[in-house]
Amino acid sequence: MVAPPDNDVLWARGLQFRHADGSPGLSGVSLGVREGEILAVGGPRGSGKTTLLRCLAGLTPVHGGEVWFNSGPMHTLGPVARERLRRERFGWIDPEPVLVPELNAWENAALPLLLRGTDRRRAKTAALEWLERLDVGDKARKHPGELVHAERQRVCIARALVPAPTVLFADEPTAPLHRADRRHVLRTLTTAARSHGITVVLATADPDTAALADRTVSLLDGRRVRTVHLPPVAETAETEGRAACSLSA
Ligand SMILES: Nc1ncnc2c1ncn2[C@@H]1O[C@H](COP(=O)(O)OP(=O)(O)OP(=O)(O)O)[C@@H](O)[C@H]1O
Repeated sequence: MVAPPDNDVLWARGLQFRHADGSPGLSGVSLGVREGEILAVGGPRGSGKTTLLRCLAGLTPVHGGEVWFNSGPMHTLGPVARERLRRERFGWIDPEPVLVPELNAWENAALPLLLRGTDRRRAKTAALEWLERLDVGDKARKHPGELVHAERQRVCIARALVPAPTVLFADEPTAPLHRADRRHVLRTLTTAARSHGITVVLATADPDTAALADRTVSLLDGRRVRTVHLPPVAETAETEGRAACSLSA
């Protein structure tokens, strides 16, 4: 095993993953994520973005290859150590909002701090600050059932940011939001990440979302590819879909 470069907070080499039904998920993906970087993982539907994020976050054990976090191997950790690492250092945002229905919005957002034993008053203050920044401060006492879908997703994003994770994994985080809301929420997320030194790995098929990242790596059929942007051409049946194409790296 060769240790990764020092300035990579996450480093993966030759990742292999097969789904339970035998279908290929990742075939030899390698990448490094620098500390404080906002990295977009792009690619069409089904290209393996979610699978890659899950492997990097230690949610899914890889079947081959290596994943390193802060110069320590993650792929050799057992489930308990991986779970502890995830709880203490990583944040995760799903494309669909999942909240605890019995807790109100601020309690949901404060949950990671409360589970760590942070004093309730401090946890509440931190949660309220984030709910405010994400424009749902006035919904702090509402329960998930009283919120619309987009508000629930904002609460999930606040919950992921509240503990200031070292790495935040965001899988299509603005998918449930209207187009007009997406930019604001993404800007809040990326600005917060930059000001708190949080590294972000963001899966997205949306070029507007990827444009807010420092760098994009693209996947196709579970492999890393190089994205080449061709100059715009006149719209004809022949040239349709030529705005960008991907080449195997
Ligand atoms: N549990 C599973 N069992 C079998 N195949 C799966 C499973 N999950 C995903 N796949 C398949 O693996 C491939 C990669 O899926 P993945 O969700 O990682 O891609 P994605 O790029 O995130 O796609 P999307 O944008 O649709 O979320 C797809 O072909 C998908 O159908």
